[in-house]
Amino acid sequence: MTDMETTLGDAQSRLKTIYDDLDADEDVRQRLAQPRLSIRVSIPVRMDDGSLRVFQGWRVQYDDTRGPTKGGIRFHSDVDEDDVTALSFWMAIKCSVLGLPFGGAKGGVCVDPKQLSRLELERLSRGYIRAIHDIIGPDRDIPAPDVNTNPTVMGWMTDEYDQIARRQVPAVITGKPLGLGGSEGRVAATGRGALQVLNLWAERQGKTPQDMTVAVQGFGNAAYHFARLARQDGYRIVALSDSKGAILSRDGLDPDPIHEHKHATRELKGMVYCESSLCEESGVEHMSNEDLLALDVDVLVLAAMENQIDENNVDRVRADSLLEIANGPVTSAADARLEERGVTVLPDVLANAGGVVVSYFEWVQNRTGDYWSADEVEARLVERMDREATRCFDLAEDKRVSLRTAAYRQGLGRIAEAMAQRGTYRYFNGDAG
Ligand SMILES: NC(=O)C1=CN([C@@H]2O[C@H](COP(=O)(O)OP(=O)(O)OC[C@H]3O[C@@H](n4cnc5c(N)ncnc54)[C@H](O)[C@@H]3O)[C@@H](O)[C@H]2O)C=CC1
Ligand SMILES: O=C(O)CCC(=O)C(=O)O
Repeated sequence: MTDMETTLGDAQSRLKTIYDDLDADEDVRQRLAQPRLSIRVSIPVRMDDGSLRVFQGWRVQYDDTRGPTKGGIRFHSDVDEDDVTALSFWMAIKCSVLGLPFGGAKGGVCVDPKQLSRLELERLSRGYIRAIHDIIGPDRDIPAPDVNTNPTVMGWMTDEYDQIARRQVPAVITGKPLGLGGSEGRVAATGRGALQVLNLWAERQGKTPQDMTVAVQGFGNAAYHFARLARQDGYRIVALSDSKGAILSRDGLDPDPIHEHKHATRELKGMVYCESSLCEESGVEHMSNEDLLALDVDVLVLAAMENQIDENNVDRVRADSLLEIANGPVTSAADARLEERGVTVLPDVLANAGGVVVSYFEWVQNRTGDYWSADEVEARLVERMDREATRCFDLAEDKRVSLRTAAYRQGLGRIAEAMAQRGTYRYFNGDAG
């Protein structure tokens, strides 16, 4: 496999011109070419029928120059070390773009959680923390939710860590249930942050939400809250999808009843065929996931998985702009093609950062013992997203570069500055690990 065929290689291929523009030191380029720490663990789980299954998992800490590493944990049957490494690299850039005092990390377990019972899932979640507990901690590496993990899973993981530590350590994991020290606003934060970036961008273009149509790929945590809040702000959500299919209504979809339906049946597809008045009244149609990506809309929101738009389907994209809620949904080759065609991409490392921003707020609240109201969290999130998105948008305009290049310059620039501030001899005797 060549470098460009790995997700990390593809992610890294965007960096060379940005390093050149930043006049980045060779030390920085070398240090950021690979993760500082990467571990693979095996997690034995006693299944309900008495058999034993051993799952593979990873935790990768990409870079910790700006602070303890931070990033979610993904449970997915396609996850591998390359994915987790690329995701940890994007976390390092993202935390820096948002000015958070964190480096980047990510975790993953190769499993289809839908095939496990609730107790099996709890045993797996606890087993993963037992396997990685000595490399995580509030000042070291702080996990959080990602695809197929949620506050319930974070609650089990926090409890397992506390039991090993023999004390309560709420700041070790964010995205916890409120009762265990979770923050108000974390569940909706990724969607809310993405909407804030879209609103700011639309305002700068002189556009109003009421005139804009939106198609959303994905209907998980991030996508649902984005779609719900965007509809409240006046955007018309014309299409939504999950891994099994997509639905379309030119008159606009209401994400709330659709979310309830998905919760009850585990898929969107049934919405098309169901007998309920909602389907008849709203004229919901079925379409393929590929066709959703080719809809002629103002904004195509990518909120599912990485590598969704590549060289094979990029020329089918007809949206005026793309909002990346997923991490890495557009490959570097497709990105270059979109730029050539003048399609604006609101990049992942800025657009999906609302989640980690509120995770940072949760960590601060856990460490100070001072808990904030939902309104206070929301106001701080909006203020942070506006401030850092405005910097990126201004930089893109000044330097006449894409928003992705501007965001990377902002993120990498801050990491490079912190590396220089740590001194030349940090690596003289090797990294202390
Ligand atoms: N949850 C969070 O706080 C954050 C999540 N993200 C990213 O957002 C994306 C979604 O994450 P979550 O909403 O948390 O996950 P989730 O597990 O709640 O939902 C994932 C959704 O994607 C759908 N999906 C998977 N493959 C698909 C396909 N090919 N076409 C259409 N839909 C597909 C699934 O059916 C599900 O609805 C991921 O890339 C994640 O890394 C980014 C920042 C923070
Ligand atoms: O909330 C966090 O710490 C990390 C969320 C995450 O995994 C992401 O932004 O991709």
